[in-house]
Amino acid sequence: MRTAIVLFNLGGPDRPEAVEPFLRNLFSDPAILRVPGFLRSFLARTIARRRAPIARAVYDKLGGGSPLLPNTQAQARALEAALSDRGLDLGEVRCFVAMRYWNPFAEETVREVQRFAPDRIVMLPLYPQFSTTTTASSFDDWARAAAKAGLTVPMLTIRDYPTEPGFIAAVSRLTAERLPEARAAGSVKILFSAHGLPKKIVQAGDPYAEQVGSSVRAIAERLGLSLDDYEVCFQSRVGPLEWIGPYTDEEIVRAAEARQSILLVPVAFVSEHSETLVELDIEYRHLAEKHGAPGYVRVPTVGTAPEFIAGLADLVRRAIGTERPAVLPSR
Ligand SMILES: C=CC1=C(C)c2cc3[nH]c(cc4nc(cc5[nH]c(cc1n2)c(C)c5CCC(=O)O)C(CCC(=O)O)=C4C)c(C)c3C=C
Ligand SMILES: [Fe+2]
Ligand SMILES: [Fe+2]
Repeated sequence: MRTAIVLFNLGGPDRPEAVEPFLRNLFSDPAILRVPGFLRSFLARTIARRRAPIARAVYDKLGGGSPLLPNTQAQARALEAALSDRGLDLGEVRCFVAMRYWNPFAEETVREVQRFAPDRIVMLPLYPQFSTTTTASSFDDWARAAAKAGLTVPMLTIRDYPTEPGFIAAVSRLTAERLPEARAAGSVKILFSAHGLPKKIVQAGDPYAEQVGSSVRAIAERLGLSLDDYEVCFQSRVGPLEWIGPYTDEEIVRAAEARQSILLVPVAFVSEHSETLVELDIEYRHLAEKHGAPGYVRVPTVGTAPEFIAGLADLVRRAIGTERPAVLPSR
């Protein structure tokens, strides 16, 4: 039995010249830019051209490109190791990566998966919280590429896992580890920050914001936090639409002006990239300092944290129905 696990993520430009075409791909996605097709391709070009210099300046701070792919590949290798470690008879397991807006695109990964010739495929989004703009868009993209290439192997999907115990344990531990450093600077406000979404996408029924709330409640419960210890907020808004709030930058200013030390916890990103390494670590730190925050500590994303990877392995085993009961039956 051979199992292919496909890890889905957004993708990021790998060099400065890739920034504009990457943005064009992103804004050409009907899940992102919800306007009729003929308008979308025109708008995508225009918005991408306009945003490219801003985005290039961001990626310049990371050496010209996004570290998202190498970080996702590290998660793929860690998950392969975790699944082969368990002594379970899963047969041969291999993890692949498919990105939505930059290399490796679904089309290329479908060909790689075909060469592996699996008996089944497990689709695993690296988005704990489901959104039509991320998970659904990636699944649709994969289905299109698979149909085009004639890949007909059974596909099992993991749709979301906002309160998966390994994910929650990993974020909670990383948060607890950084808490003393934030506390040393004063009384602490914990800001759980997720990538935002335009309000109208949430109003159309996207469950992402609600699932972000579930993740945060599970982490807060595990850490024994009370309601005034923390806030859920949303970062990275782009474009002229109204996005869901509260906005992370406004919450940072509020806490800073109240002279609270800020502990910033990413809850929707599971690896490091421009939104954490530049937006959170450079731009928002600067904002916090400018408004007088006595401390600003950013919790790392879960990456290859063992609890998180073990949680992903559990999700995979459950999807293929080979999980062992936690307690063996007594007879
Ligand atoms: C939970 C994750 C994400 C959601 C939801 C999401 C929605 C969303 N994003 C944009 C526009 C942009 N996103 C950009 C970068 C980016 N977005 C995510 C994740 C989610 N996006 C990640 C992980 C990254 C980083 C990629 C990397 O650096 O490797 C960008 C490009 C950077 C920039 O110009 O700021 C844009 C643009 C929209 C419009 C949207 C929902 C409609
Ligand atoms: Fe985004
Ligand atoms: Fe951003």
